Amino acid sequence: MEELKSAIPPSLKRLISESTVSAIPSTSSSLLQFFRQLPQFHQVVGDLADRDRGLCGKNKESALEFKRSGNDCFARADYANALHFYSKALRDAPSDADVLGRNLVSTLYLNRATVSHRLGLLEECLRDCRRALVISPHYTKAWYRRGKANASLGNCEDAVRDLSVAVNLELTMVEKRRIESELKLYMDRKEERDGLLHSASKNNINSAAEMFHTQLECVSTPTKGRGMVSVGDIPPSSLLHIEEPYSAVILKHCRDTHCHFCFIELPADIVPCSSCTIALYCSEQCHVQATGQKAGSVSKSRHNHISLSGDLEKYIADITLSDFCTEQTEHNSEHRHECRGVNWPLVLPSEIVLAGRILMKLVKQARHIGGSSSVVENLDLCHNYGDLPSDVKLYLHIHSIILLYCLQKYCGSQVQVDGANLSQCIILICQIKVNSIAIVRLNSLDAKELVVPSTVSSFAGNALTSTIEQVKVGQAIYSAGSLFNHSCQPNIHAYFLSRTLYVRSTEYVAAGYPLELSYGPQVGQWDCKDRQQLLKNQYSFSCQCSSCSSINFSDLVLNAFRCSKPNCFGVVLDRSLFHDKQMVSQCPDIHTTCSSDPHMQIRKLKSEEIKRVAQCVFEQTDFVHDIKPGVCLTCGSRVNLEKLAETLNEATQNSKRLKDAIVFNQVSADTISYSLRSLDLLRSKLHAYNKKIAELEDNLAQAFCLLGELQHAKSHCKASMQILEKLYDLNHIVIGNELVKLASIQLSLGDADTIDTIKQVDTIFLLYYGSHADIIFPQLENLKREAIKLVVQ
Ligand SMILES: C[S@@+](CC[C@H](N)C(=O)[O-])C[C@H]1O[C@@H](n2cnc3c(N)ncnc32)[C@H](O)[C@@H]1O
Repeated sequence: MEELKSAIPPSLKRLISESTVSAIPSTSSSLLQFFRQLPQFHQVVGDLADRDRGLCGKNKESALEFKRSGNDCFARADYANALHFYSKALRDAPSDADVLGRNLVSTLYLNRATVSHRLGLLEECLRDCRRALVISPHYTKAWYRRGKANASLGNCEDAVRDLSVAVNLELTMVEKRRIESELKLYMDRKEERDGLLHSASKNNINSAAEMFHTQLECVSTPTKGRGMVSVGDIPPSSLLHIEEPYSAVILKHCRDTHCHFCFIELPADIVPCSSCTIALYCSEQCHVQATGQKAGSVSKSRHNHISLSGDLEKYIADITLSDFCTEQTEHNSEHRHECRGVNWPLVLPSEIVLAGRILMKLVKQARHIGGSSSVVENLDLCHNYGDLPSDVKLYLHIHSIILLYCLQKYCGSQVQVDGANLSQCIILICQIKVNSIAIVRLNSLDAKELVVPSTVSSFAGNALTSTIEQVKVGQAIYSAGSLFNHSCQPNIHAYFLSRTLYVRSTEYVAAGYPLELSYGPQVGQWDCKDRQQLLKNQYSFSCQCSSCSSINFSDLVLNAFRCSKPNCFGVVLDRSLFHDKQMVSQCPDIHTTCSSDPHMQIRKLKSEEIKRVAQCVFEQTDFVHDIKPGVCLTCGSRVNLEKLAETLNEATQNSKRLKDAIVFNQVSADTISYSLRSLDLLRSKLHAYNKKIAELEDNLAQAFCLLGELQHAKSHCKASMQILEKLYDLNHIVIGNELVKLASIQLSLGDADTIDTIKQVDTIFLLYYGSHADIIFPQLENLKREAIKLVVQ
């Protein structure tokens, strides 16, 4: 791609970098013309779109190689690696080929089922047995393995029937007798138990019933384009919006870990795409929805020489012939055009692959791009082509030409590569850049390992703090969801159950007040300047939210220093807070706004904080003119910022070292002692609510946990929280996540305060996730259960 870019003549590059929206058809046509006569371009497109050069196609030889590796691992009882290799073999094995090819796939499913059984993954084992049987309904070993897994699960009735089929199909006498004796054992044990398998349902909660009934309206705003407001007043934690994506794509770093359709974490028994080696799914349902095809083809062949009772024939048919996805009515098939063994879906950036998915959806609807409807009008989303930097405009031109070429290879004349269509494609990618939403999952580490020690002294230092991290797994366009604007102090929260977007209010919102979520940066996390920078870099707009238009407490202290004068607790800014000095004079008069503007009342707590800061910071100076880096805002003393940075350099390095030591589990007494010294230094030089102190306190808490010194861990965790509570609202989700850590430490200590901490966690999670809190964060239940045990003891 870089080679293509450097081949473009400077005059054409200039034309593209200076182009406005109306010029795109002409600039893209010129670039297309230039590329058409450029051999490197045809080389690039060939590498990306020709099937014979693709690396993503099925490959029987490599499947057999992985199968051999799996067998070797199995023989050595290395089951984890055996599972890994059989899954890799399944990814590579051609599934729709001849009988031999199908047999290879069913054998691999059975081998993986056997490994899963050894690993105690019984549901996974059952699912893989069934996959093998769908392909080869008279596969004796698969019936036998299924019977054993059902027996382990206590599904005696099914176990008896599976083994009965196996006995009947088995041809060798020795094996027949062995299975018969096992069958007899299960028949003796047989009780009438519920033999139904429970399959993990992802979205079975009735969210529609929980929807808060108010109408959301899209209105025009003075500074942010269109935006969403509510027609009525909204209480906190109301579920306001549910939406399926218009189109979605998995992010590259999650390709091997999350389902490419519903984005949940992949189970051990992944279902690979039947046509390429890239896409992986958590189930047949997701495979069908993404590709419109079934994962395994059903073989109609029968062993005619074996006669089975009518009962068993029916049982075989029930298990092997029923459709995996009868409940699905509509298939998105958004991966179908990609899984042709070609390279481009693997190589091009996720946003370009997403653009391809949207274009193909529209091709299906309009029969061809540029047909009855325009992509741009169809999506009705804003874009900012005119404001983009020149290198981004060039990127858009090059990638659009390549994408349309790749799509044309798949669907022929339905996709024309010309100036008009390129223009639509460029605007579509701009719309994706501005409007796509990251699908995020909460990953909770280790909470399930929590144990309450019977006595504190017997505790051997194996406590783990339960930490929650957010992982971006996908990128999606939600048509209505994209109309929510950003605020650095949002009043709504977006989250996902599989690929469905949910939006919930996190505070009381008065009728007509903007409903705004955070695109990433928030007050308390970064100061105004950093938030503005990030939004500019990622979304190309200057944030006009209320928190960026006036002073707030967090922005003042987050990166601030302590005043060097004894007994002065004033704030010393490390740099100018605002891009624009005007903002300072726009600082609202707290007294009047609070009482007269009902919308400000919802931020009463924050306003109170601001008032206090304003009082203590500004009472002795004319603050509008004196907010300068290096000057104490209370007494006006000067601090040498460069010297201070030098002094703190060592402490910052130690803080980083501690973080690395935690990641690599190499915390030693030395690392801790350097970090404690650094903490003292930071506390003596930085403002008491500087974020760096909170971070070091938090890392020290984790480090002490790893060493099993839980009392220290608890006090550092609390110290970190005390700062974060000043920087964020008390009910902010960041505080909820910190409280989870504290609760897990308290629990490990057998501390009675755990219950109170968990109640606080519960309140915050309920506010942000409502009835979905337990689904989003299942470990919460675990924490509650353990805490209750503690009280009962
Ligand atoms: C996802 S769209 C939101 C809907 C958009 N306002 C519209 O008219 O379609 C994001 C765009 O809205 C505008 N926007 C959203 N939040 C903003 C904010 N806090 N300040 C300024 N502009 C904002 C920016 O133009 C941004 O690129």
